[in-house]
Amino acid sequence: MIRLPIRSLGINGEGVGYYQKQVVFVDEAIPGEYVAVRITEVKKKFARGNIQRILKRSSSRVTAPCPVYQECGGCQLQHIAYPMQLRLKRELVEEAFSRYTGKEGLPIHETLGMEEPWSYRNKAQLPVQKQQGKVVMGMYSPSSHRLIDMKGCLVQHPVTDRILDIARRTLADLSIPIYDERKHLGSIRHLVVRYGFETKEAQLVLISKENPLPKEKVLQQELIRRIPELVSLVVNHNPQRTSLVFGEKSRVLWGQSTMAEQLGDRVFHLSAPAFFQLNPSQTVRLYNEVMNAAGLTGHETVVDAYCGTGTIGIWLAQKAAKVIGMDTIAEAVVDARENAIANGIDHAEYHVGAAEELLPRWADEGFRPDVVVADPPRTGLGNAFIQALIRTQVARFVYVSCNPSTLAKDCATLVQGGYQIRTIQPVDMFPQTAQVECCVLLERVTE
Ligand SMILES: C[S@@+](CC[C@H](N)C(=O)[O-])C[C@H]1O[C@@H](n2cnc3c(N)ncnc32)[C@H](O)[C@@H]1O
Repeated sequence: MIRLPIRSLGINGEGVGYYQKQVVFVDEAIPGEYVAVRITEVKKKFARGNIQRILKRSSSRVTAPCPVYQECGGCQLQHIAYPMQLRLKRELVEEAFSRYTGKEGLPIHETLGMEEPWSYRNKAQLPVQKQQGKVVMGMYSPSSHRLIDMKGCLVQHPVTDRILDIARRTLADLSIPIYDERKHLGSIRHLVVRYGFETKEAQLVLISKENPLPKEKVLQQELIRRIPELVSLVVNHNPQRTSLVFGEKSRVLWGQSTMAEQLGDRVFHLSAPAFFQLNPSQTVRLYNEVMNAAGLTGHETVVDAYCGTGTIGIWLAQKAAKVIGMDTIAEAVVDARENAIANGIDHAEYHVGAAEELLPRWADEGFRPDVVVADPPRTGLGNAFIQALIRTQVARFVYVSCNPSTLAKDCATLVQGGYQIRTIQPVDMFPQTAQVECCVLLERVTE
């Protein structure tokens, strides 16, 4: 057993301490605490351990309210009071920027948090298994494929929880074959529910190895009868041995292909495979940050790269001369076009394709946008995209990211390419977890 002070938060929510200059990740330890630790794993560059005793306790330590907090792994910070979570998230961002840019004292604002940091998620995507004759649905326990049977989740909206539970019981009542990962047999693999907080509309996606589903008609009728909020019932066919949730093809079983959600006074129609932010009230705050950072006057051409269903571009469109979006998911691009029309916007266009291919190609053809906004997946921007920004000398670049490490790394490349980081605004889209979203404004330095 060793004793050590906890200096900071790790990217997975663990406490980080040092023992004889070696990094030690300690589960559920809080920065500022002094702990006795049992080492469970030693690697070349780091070690892991569990708290045996807390020798100096953080005043921000609280009892995690979720009964499966330790087993589930979905949340990592429920044992830390919310104001401290927000401070630690800002520190995570600061740490990433100082590591990659070598700069201290960057303009990183306080994390924008929620007043009520629970029940905020509008989408649940849960694997289903059969365990001892029971249909079980939940999260995988950390680093395993064992499901923790969940009866509800404190960060999910209660309607989402209820719909999932009804769907699970319906599968059990009708003895629909559940997918067995080891044997690659059975049908239903995942249940995905998305719920509109404002519209009260729900979409249920049954991810299935088999297509059509066993007892498809009766299953459809029962789900419609039991779930009043349902407007869209979709089957996604995923016949592969894969850890990817969605397969390539979706089919509407009943109702519409999309469900709607409203953010502020804009309405968005969402197809099953399309990305949409998980926390609607914080999304409005994030998009308002993007609007401020973009600094539009009504005359600019704006690129909304990695546009999903077109949300950010549509948010900005009222102050832009033109919006051009792109995304790799064809269904999302169709949604984006329809969403622009539904919101009375006729100066937006959307393209299917990879941002790191389209922007460089357009740049070579002479395209010069005034403002580029990018909201890529966790992996960050492709190098070709960054080089196209630098080459075209885009005056303002607004970078939205849910991964401080790739964000800071990409920003460091942009700084070397002639950009200056003006503001970094962390936004808490995922309370109780170690994730943090940021909106960063970079401006081209002109001599
Ligand atoms: C974090 S989401 C952001 C979506 C949207 N901006 C929003 O706020 O809802 C990232 C999006 O990037 C898309 N995507 C992934 N790789 C891409 C690529 N190489 N080029 C363009 N879009 C991509 C995904 O389909 C997804 O819609």
